[in-house]
Amino acid sequence: MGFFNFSGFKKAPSIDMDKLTQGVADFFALDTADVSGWISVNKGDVIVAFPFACESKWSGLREALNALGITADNVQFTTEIEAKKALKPRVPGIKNIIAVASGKGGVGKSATSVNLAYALMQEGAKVGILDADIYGPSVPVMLGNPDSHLESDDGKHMFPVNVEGVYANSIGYLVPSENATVWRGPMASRAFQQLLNETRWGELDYLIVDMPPGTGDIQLTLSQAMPVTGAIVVTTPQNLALADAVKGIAMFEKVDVPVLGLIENMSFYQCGQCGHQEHIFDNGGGESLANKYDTQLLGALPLDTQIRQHADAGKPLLVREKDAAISVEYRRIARRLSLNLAMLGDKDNDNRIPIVEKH
Ligand SMILES: Nc1ncnc2c1ncn2[C@@H]1O[C@H](COP(=O)(O)OP(=O)(O)OP(=O)(O)O)[C@@H](O)[C@H]1O
Repeated sequence: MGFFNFSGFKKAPSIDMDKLTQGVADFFALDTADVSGWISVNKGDVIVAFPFACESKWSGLREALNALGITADNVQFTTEIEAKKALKPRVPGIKNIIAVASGKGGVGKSATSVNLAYALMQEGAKVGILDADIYGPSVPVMLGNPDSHLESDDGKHMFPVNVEGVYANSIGYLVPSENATVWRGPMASRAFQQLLNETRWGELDYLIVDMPPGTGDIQLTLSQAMPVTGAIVVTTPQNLALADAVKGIAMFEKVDVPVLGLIENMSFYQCGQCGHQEHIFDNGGGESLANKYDTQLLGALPLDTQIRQHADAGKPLLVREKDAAISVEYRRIARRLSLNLAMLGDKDNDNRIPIVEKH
């Protein structure tokens, strides 16, 4: 026995770090250079800190690593989402603001925003949703609490509502919707700023902002009024909707907000009986639009009764039907979105959207 007793110290990890890095990179179809910064050793523990929300993939990754001979039981996985660059100072506590926009009304932007918020949460992120659709707030209905009122501890700040783990605020909780519909642009914009800045959001990885439909002055003003880190455009496959989605992409480009991707909603009809998929409007419009404008089609969601029923009944689909195929698809879209955001560089000219996830 020597002078020191080392028995209280952990042994250095017997893990081949190069192999681990390669294994993680391969699993997510990324380069080793992309993932090497995620891996560290702390007091004998090997830690992989994912900068994007992907918790549902962790068990599959462990298996893949085990198959490579890496005893992944000795590797800890955590989620550490970084705050990305925005053109305005960050709202304290909120790491990233993601604006969800659409060129046209009624394409399912609010339903998509709500479902993505839960999908990101289920993948391990802390998530809030802000209903910026001042003129037609639908988030309270979709969360099943249209009659809720907000609490305040000082008569100035508001506590968001917490529905099954997602924090939310909406003008719908503050004034009857008929009052807001007559507001002019500046008033709507002031109300929005108040909802954003005077809500006690706590610590959030992502705040999803459900924008008002369209690409006019009010949408432009709101985009500039908040420190957005990235945007998503929701569209349906009809030509007219796609043409309006282009305006959405152009709007964000104008205000220097990176577009993280497109989502094609009501993309096809899937027969509840036989599973046959029918592309009622055209097929492939979202994909070719994404290619043309150098962004990514994050996913295509069907026209589906489950989506409508849960949204309209205020029962979050992803919580109530966690394992349904459609919930799995929302989580896949959420991981892509989150990865795209994590891969944004800090500089304007360093925005690389990665290729498609393999799993
Ligand atoms: N994929 C879908 N399948 C079936 N119904 C859907 C789907 N997406 C949305 N819906 C339904 O379509 C209606 C409109 O959706 P939603 O309110 O999300 O649209 P929106 O684009 O936010 O509209 P607006 O911007 O005009 O407020 C809702 O009843 C919603 O439940």
